[in-house]
Amino acid sequence: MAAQLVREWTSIQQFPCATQTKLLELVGKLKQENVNTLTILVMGKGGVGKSSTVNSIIGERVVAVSAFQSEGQRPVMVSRSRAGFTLNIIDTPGLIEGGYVNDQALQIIKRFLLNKTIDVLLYVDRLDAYRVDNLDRQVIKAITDSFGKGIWQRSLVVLTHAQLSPPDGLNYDDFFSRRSDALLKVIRMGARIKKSELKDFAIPVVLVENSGRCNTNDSAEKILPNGTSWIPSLVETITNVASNGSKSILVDKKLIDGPNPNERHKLLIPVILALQYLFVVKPIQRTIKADISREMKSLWELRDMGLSGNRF
Ligand SMILES: Nc1nc2c(ncn2[C@@H]2O[C@H](COP(=O)(O)OP(=O)(O)OP(=O)(O)O)[C@@H](O)[C@H]2O)c(=O)[nH]1
Repeated sequence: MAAQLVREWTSIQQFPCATQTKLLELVGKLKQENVNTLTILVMGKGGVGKSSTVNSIIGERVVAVSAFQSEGQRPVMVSRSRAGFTLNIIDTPGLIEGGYVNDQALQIIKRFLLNKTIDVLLYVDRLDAYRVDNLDRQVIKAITDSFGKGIWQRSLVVLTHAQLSPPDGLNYDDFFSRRSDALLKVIRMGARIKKSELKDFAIPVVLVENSGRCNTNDSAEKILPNGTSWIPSLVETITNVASNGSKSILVDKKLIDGPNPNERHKLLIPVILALQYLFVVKPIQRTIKADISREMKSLWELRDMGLSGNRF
């Protein structure tokens, strides 16, 4: 594999001082926990703001952004280092084409990720979408089938276009919680997360406004409608997910070529059935056969065999 070009993260200086300070604090916290590299995978449907979010985090236009859904795009990894810490962000093409999950795009993404370890998944969608549908579920299922259900323990949902005015005079917070609840529900369905597992799969939802017209505070930081400066808030949530104790996902050959990681245990089913046949079904059959042959013997035969007890 060709060595990845890691550049110094100089564009961090493009952020206002307050944002820079918070980002460097977060990097310092990770390093204290012995996390010196963080690899973030960015996935979602087309045109939802994946590339724009990558550019916002890095602080420069490192990947192309298009108002129209781009075709035939390949994954791109951007690496930046700062004070002995390396941040890798992998931008991926949209997963939907012609109303279906684009399996070919998914295969290309998987091969690109070979031998890489995913520390955090950013699942990106738009805040200003008004419903979820089967397509969302298909995308979630495709991600789960590719990397295993465990990837959702390392994920956060990122909702772009956060500077929206909710329709019909709806309150912003109500609109946000409805949208995030609907998406989280679809993720739980697509990833087959059971009710009993909800505690282990607490997926945070973070708001993002990538537009150049994003409001700013007195320190020139980009803010959400509630005044939160969103870049440090997004990076803080990423670091929380990275340190939540669950396992990062190593994309090895087995994961790429092997069976669906969620169905790996299903391979044991024939073995379990064979063992059941040998150690449960067979002995029962033997007992039944012995019983039958005993019943078919006449009483005098049983008496001669000493099996009739004292009753005869
Ligand atoms: N207003 C606003 N526009 C955004 C935001 N994020 C992205 N956009 C715009 O949405 C369009 C698509 O953005 P991209 O970042 O290219 O989306 P993508 O998900 O990477 O798209 P594909 O690579 O085609 O899958 C562009 O015109 C962006 O300028 C946001 O938070 N607010």
